[in-house]
Amino acid sequence: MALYWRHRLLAEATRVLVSSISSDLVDARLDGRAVAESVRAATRQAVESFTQDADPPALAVVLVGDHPASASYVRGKKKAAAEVGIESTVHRRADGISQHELLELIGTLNADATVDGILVQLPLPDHIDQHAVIEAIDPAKDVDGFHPQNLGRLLIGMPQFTPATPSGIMVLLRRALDDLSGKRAVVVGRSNIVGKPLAALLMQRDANATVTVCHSRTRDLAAHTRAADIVVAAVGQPKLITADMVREGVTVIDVGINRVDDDARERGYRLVGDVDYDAIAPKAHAITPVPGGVGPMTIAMLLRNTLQAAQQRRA
Ligand SMILES: NC(=O)C1=CN([C@@H]2O[C@H](COP(=O)(O)OP(=O)(O)OC[C@H]3O[C@@H](n4cnc5c(N)ncnc54)[C@H](OP(=O)(O)O)[C@@H]3O)[C@@H](O)[C@H]2O)C=CC1
Ligand SMILES: Nc1nc(=O)c2c([nH]1)NC[C@@H]1CN(c3ccc(C(=O)N[C@@H](CCC(=O)O)C(=O)O)cc3)C=[N+]21
Repeated sequence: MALYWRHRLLAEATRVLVSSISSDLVDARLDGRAVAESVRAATRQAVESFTQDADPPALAVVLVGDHPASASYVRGKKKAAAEVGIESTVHRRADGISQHELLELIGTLNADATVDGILVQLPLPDHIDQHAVIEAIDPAKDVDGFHPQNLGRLLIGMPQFTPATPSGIMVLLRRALDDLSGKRAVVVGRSNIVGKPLAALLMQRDANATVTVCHSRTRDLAAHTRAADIVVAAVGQPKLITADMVREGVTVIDVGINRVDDDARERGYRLVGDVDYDAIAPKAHAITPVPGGVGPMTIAMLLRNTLQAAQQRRA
């Protein structure tokens, strides 16, 4: 009898816990738009109280050339910033800007006391050394968290600015799973802006996942993903992850943003991720869609970093 009641109590506690998160986890769909909205709402409130006795946080975005996707991301960031009360200024420069001129612009923004955060939209044109540009940003204004000092701090567990996409992914994972400890996580992709910092966050002591990082030289990718409780795909290849590559109950985070031609759409393309969503959703515990998954979280976390920069610089 006691065992029965213990069981009922546990079931009820689980139900309450799950219902508290079910608004953004309907069936298996992990709704990044909804979670991002709640992160932005909290940021909006914190910005409001910050601006009681200070100027609004100010973000400088540097956009070089006319990469169409970059221009559209920058518009998205600007709009989202305005909605939470963060000021943003876009510094557009022609594709032909020299590395010297770009470094000079960064120097000016570093020295400008009214600028709290600096973001240089990637990718940069081939004639520019991306590492040199990122290293030129004042680490205290590096809201992307891409500066070697900030990535190094993250790796040793003393984060200053955490890159937006990986920290947004951690928020989504914590919504989907109440404990990451001991989970087998496979990260596909090893970029400096997503795969590597995400692997660092997952293996940190406050998460305790067991992490495998896969890339283009990985042999038998499917053998790794099939053994995983968590699969994160950050590659840039539609349907790289198919249903036969994951186990029942898996949690899948799709970072990929790929444009595929679609004449039925006004703009001539649609966005897809790296994951075969429709085939995997029925066997997944949780899975993020594209669009509406990681992308909105990236923007929300960037805004949070910008507020943090303003708070720390002006303290
Ligand atoms: N939603 C969001 O907020 C964001 C989305 N993105 C998107 O995420 C994707 C990845 O971008 P990013 O992190 O910059 O990565 P990169 O484009 O820099 O690198 C891609 C990675 O995928 C690996 N890879 C390529 N082919 C395979 C394969 N067949 N099997 C396994 N691994 C493979 C590469 O391996 P190798 O290192 O060996 O070349 C590399 O590590 C893109 O679609 C991008 O648009 C990126 C940032 C933010
Ligand atoms: N310095 C720098 N910092 C970045 O954070 C950075 C960058 N460079 N270069 C490119 C990548 C990519 N990235 C995205 C951000 C938002 C969406 C996003 O909001 N996506 C929407 C769809 C938007 C649409 O419809 O076009 C979604 O997935 O729902 C996607 C991708 C940030 N990046």
